[in-house]
Amino acid sequence: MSTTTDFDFIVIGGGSGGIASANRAASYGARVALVAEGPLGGTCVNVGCVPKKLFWNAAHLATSHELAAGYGFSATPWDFNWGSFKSHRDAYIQRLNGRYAEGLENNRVTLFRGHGRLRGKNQVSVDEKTLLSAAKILLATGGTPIWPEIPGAELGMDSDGFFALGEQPQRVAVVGAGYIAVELAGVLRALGSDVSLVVRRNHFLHGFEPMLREHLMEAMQTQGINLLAQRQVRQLRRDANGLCLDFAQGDCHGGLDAVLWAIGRRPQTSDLGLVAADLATDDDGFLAVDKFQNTPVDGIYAVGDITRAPALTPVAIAAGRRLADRLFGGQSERHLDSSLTPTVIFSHPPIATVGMSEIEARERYGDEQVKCYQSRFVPLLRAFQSEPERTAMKLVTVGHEERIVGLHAIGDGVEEMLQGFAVAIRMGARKRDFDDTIAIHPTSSEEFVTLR
Ligand SMILES: Cc1cc2nc3c(=O)[nH]c(=O)nc-3n(C[C@H](O)[C@H](O)[C@H](O)COP(=O)(O)OP(=O)(O)OC[C@H]3O[C@@H](n4cnc5c(N)ncnc54)[C@H](O)[C@@H]3O)c2cc1C
Repeated sequence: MSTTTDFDFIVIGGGSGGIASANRAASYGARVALVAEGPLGGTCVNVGCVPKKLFWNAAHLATSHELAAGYGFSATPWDFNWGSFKSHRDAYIQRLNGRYAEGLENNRVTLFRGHGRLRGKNQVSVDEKTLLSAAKILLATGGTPIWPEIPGAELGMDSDGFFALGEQPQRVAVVGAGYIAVELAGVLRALGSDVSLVVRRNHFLHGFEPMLREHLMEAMQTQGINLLAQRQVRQLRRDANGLCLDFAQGDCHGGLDAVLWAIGRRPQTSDLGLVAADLATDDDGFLAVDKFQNTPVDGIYAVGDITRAPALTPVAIAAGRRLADRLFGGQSERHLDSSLTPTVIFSHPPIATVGMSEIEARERYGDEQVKCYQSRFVPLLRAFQSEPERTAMKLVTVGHEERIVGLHAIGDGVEEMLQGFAVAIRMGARKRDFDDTIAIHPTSSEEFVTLR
């Protein structure tokens, strides 16, 4: 190994949290090293939010075309060219990779390409060739898709494999019940694939406000997504008709071109040299941190998907920046409060949600304290459809002041509505503050300030 190079701060992982923290620390004058394997930007930029949202945009355009017919446009279907879309998408992502590299260079962060591993509490090796040392080390190595441990699993693909596909699969089964499963199932269906969604229980999106998932389930079934509920996959095999899923329940689902495993993600902590620094993960591979991102070992910190914080890019970024503010910016109490984290699921239709579900609020505050307001309506955009997809909204309030503790919506445009409402709720908005706000008409978001 080469001689040790000394820094103030070493960050392992060039994804959302790691890059944000490295840049912020360097902006305070710290000497920062970033150790990164894989393309810069990590999951979000390369195999997560960005390619997913570009796919969602493509799917949105495809479905808008159906709507346009009602407005008098010609109903000739557009042809979607998967290959051309992919090459535009890949080129865009490459530009983003370049911008991240430029950003690091401009901030004077020293980039080491390779696998980082702890070599004690203050040292990190890069590909076992270079040794770096620093009093402060941040672990931000993110997560990776989980594969089922069943015969034939390798015949399927994970979300990384989905983004690498050169051609559109025509008959696809998506296995999983989380947001990635419903998002990718929705995208594929909107782009014309024949899609089944295989879930172990009766429904998907566990933990979300039930109104949202019930509405989405109805919409997906109307769109022609085949929901195979209460199915546990026992094996995947190939026969003369293509891929075939065998279920523990005894039946099977065959004739498939592709099977997408979207059954969760696990933190990438197994090859980080944690033992060398006296660190250990919990049984699921996560690192424990306190509200300041401190691990139990002094001088070693963790942010993002390797912690149990919500696995979202803005959460990883905010945690990474706040940590740097605290360690190098003189802001000793700076930390992330990830309660009231707003979230959008880019399903078809999209879901926007912040705060507690009605069930959570009733459990926390008791039935007498909780009052909910709901609405379900046809948005004006869909006025000319014979069977229009509806929009649904719900406010969860508590106490005599009716403080808003949850806001949930599903329907056209909600993905862009949520951010401002999340600010208001964070500031302690009450129902009457919403009522006192003049509506913007005609929009769907006005419904939130006119609910009775
Ligand atoms: C399909 C999909 C869609 C998503 N959509 C959204 C969305 O719409 N909105 C949203 O907010 N979030 C979304 N996410 C989640 C989001 O991508 C993650 O929460 C976020 O990227 C986590 O950031 P991170 O910094 O913890 O890790 P990552 O971004 O995963 O970065 C970790 C980096 O560390 C590198 N690395 C790992 N081990 C080492 C090592 N030992 N040495 C050097 N480098 C290493 C990895 O290669 C990777 O580049 C999505 C994720 C997926 C998979």
